[in-house]
Amino acid sequence: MASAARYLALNSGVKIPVLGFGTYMLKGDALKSALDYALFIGYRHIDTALSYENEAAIGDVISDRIRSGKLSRKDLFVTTKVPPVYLAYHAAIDSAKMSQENLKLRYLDLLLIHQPWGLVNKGDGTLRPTDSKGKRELAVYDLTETWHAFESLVNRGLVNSIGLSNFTARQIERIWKCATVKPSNLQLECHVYLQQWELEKYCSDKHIVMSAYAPLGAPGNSQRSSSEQPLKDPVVCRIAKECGKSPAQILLNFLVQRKMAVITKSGNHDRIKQNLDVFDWSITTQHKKKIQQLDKNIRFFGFEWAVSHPEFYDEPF
Ligand SMILES: NC(=O)C1=CN([C@@H]2O[C@H](COP(=O)(O)OP(=O)(O)OC[C@H]3O[C@@H](n4cnc5c(N)ncnc54)[C@H](OP(=O)(O)O)[C@@H]3O)[C@@H](O)[C@H]2O)C=CC1
Ligand SMILES: O=C1CO[C@H](CO)[C@@H](O)[C@@H]1O
Repeated sequence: MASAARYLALNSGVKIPVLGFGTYMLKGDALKSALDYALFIGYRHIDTALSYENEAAIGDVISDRIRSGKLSRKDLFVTTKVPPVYLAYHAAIDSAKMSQENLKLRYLDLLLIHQPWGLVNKGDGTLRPTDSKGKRELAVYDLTETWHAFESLVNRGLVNSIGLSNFTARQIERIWKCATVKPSNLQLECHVYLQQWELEKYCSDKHIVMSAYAPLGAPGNSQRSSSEQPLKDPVVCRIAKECGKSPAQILLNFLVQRKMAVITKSGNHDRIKQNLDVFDWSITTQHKKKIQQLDKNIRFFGFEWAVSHPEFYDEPF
């Protein structure tokens, strides 16, 4: 198998760097140090969300690098997401503008609807509204209206590409039918235990690029819905030994060979560097077949608070 592409073309005409630097759970100085190092060694795609509450720190790192001439804005690709409390038309526009301000960017490269399951907008900036019993307050929004808000941001030049996250094929189809600007990206959980072949087929037919989140199985997240560990899987570890690579590199290589973007997070400089070395070599066809047999429909992000929402995984894929 040939080495893998470092960029993929979006249907918006823009190129997305395949390897994205994930920032969920990274904040403050730890975030700044990790991100600055990642940009230094060549990462060009940053993934964040309004709800990660770290956009301002990311904006500081980006503007320092641009101001000092170490980075050019046009070489950078920044993705952020509109949270479920802001899915009404005007709220979605305001959310994108807030992100833009936090990130100190004149335009966003990619804006995603973070999740299709809405939450009540209390009007006071609360991102995770709860009722008196501590239960998350769900709300249903017309997602085609959210999409039209996203289209207006593209038409005004504030956002280059727009897409979806955690949507099923049926939900994407609903957006696709109403869209004048088509979704160019689907960000979804994807790794060896949740390989997402059906959605991949659907997206590739529509020229929607997929971005895999939790590609290593999100081992650092204490709220994972399963204790399984792709990084410790015996098959993955054996292949790693045979290739002279780490288990993490095998997990990432398997995904980049499938021509999807991959978003992985590390706060550790050695692991940040290690995760970048996944392009110029390849697992073999035999390895790929072995890894395909590991698929077992395990989600690490269960979104338990949303299970009773009518939009919650309205079909198996
Ligand atoms: N759209 C959505 O709903 C979601 C989007 N995301 C995005 O995707 C990104 C990636 O997902 P994430 O949950 O972070 O999961 P990952 O699968 O990337 O796992 C990250 C964890 O793996 C560890 N790690 C990183 N590199 C290595 C390595 N080489 N060897 C061993 N361990 C390693 C990290 O620890 P350490 O930091 O110590 O290196 C960290 O704890 C997020 O940061 C976020 O940007 C995530 C979840 C949902
Ligand atoms: O991006 C994300 C990271 O994890 C969060 C907590 O489950 C999610 O809300 C979100 O989708």
